[in-house]
Amino acid sequence: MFAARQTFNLFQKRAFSASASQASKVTVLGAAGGIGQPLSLLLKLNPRVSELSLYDIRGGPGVAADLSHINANSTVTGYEPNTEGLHAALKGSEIVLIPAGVPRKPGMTRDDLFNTNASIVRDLAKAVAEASPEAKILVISNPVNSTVPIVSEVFKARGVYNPKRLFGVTTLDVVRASRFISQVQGTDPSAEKVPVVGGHSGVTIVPLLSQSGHASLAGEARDALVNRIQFGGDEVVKAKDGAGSATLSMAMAGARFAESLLRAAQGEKGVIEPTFVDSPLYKDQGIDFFASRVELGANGVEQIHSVGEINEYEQKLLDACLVDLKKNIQKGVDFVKANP
Ligand SMILES: NC(=O)C1=CN([C@@H]2O[C@H](COP(=O)(O)OP(=O)(O)OC[C@H]3O[C@@H](n4cnc5c(N)ncnc54)[C@H](O)[C@@H]3O)[C@@H](O)[C@H]2O)C=CC1
Ligand SMILES: O=C([O-])CC(=O)C(=O)O
Repeated sequence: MFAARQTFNLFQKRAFSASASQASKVTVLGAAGGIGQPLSLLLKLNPRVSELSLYDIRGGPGVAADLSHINANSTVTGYEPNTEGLHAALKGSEIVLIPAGVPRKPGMTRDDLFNTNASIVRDLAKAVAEASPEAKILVISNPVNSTVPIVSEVFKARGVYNPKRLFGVTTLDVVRASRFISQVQGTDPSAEKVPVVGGHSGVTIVPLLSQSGHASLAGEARDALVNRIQFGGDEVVKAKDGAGSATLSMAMAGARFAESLLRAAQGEKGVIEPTFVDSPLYKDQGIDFFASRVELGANGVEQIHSVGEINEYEQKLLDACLVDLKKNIQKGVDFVKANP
């Protein structure tokens, strides 16, 4: 009962009048993959989406045909895996979600995916810059700390970069944080709010337990929880044993983020999500992207919240985060410079 209620909370405030008058084309690049399929399913179930556009280098039309039988009003189109198909999929999109690329296998870090995924994301970003430069882009493909700067460099090179419309999806980190803390404290996970800042890999993931309802958590229990939040992705990679990484929980997290953007675009105020964006917070230290709580508006980023008050323990986590994050971001920027 409880789980079912939580799932439908994804699309809680249905704002039928607003969504009925507002057409929202949402495109998924990598739609036939482990994340792409359940993500597309959740988007098909979202009444705010009027047109669902699916692209993959294999299998897009099949997934679209399947989803198109669901009795929801939106149209679903799968596009052929070629340049024309990609551009047609993108044209007129309000939101483009990118879960295209390879996932980890046991023993790999997210950074180990860079060599394969950097060029996939670069090429898709080029197509978005040409076919739908106004779209809000949600980058899921790992390593997010580097793939988001790749998209920004591609857009800058074409003179179409708008930092308000580029998002690295870090929602899964706060989804996990609220679930994991609820397991330790015996609470309702849907009521738990744990800010997670920084980036999306290992020590760049910085949970701020002092700002949760459990600030007094200390010692080994706190250390174990922080470690589990930072390395939650590894748990799934290990359990899947070579068959990939988180897909279903990621689909839920991606659908939640897209829903938040649509709510904000349709006039709702005070919509806040954690996300990895072009951020002023640590630019003085040469770090151009950072995940923190971001208020969303009609044009994308409305207001970037600072990390707020943190304790000494969290400051140490943040210091370690910034060292790695800087390198990860630079790697993405350098890649596009060397391989435009
Ligand atoms: N941001 C986050 O929190 C998370 C990110 N991820 C990342 O998401 C990515 C996808 O993961 P999965 O869906 O499990 O992988 P998958 O291998 O199951 O699916 C990837 C899909 O991308 C497609 N693809 C590859 N190149 C493409 C291109 N040029 N254009 C369009 N489609 C293309 C493939 O055909 C495949 O269907 C991985 O990089 C993974 O690390 C995974 C979980 C969480
Ligand atoms: O761990 C991975 O490789 C996939 C991912 O980003 C996550 O589950 O957070």
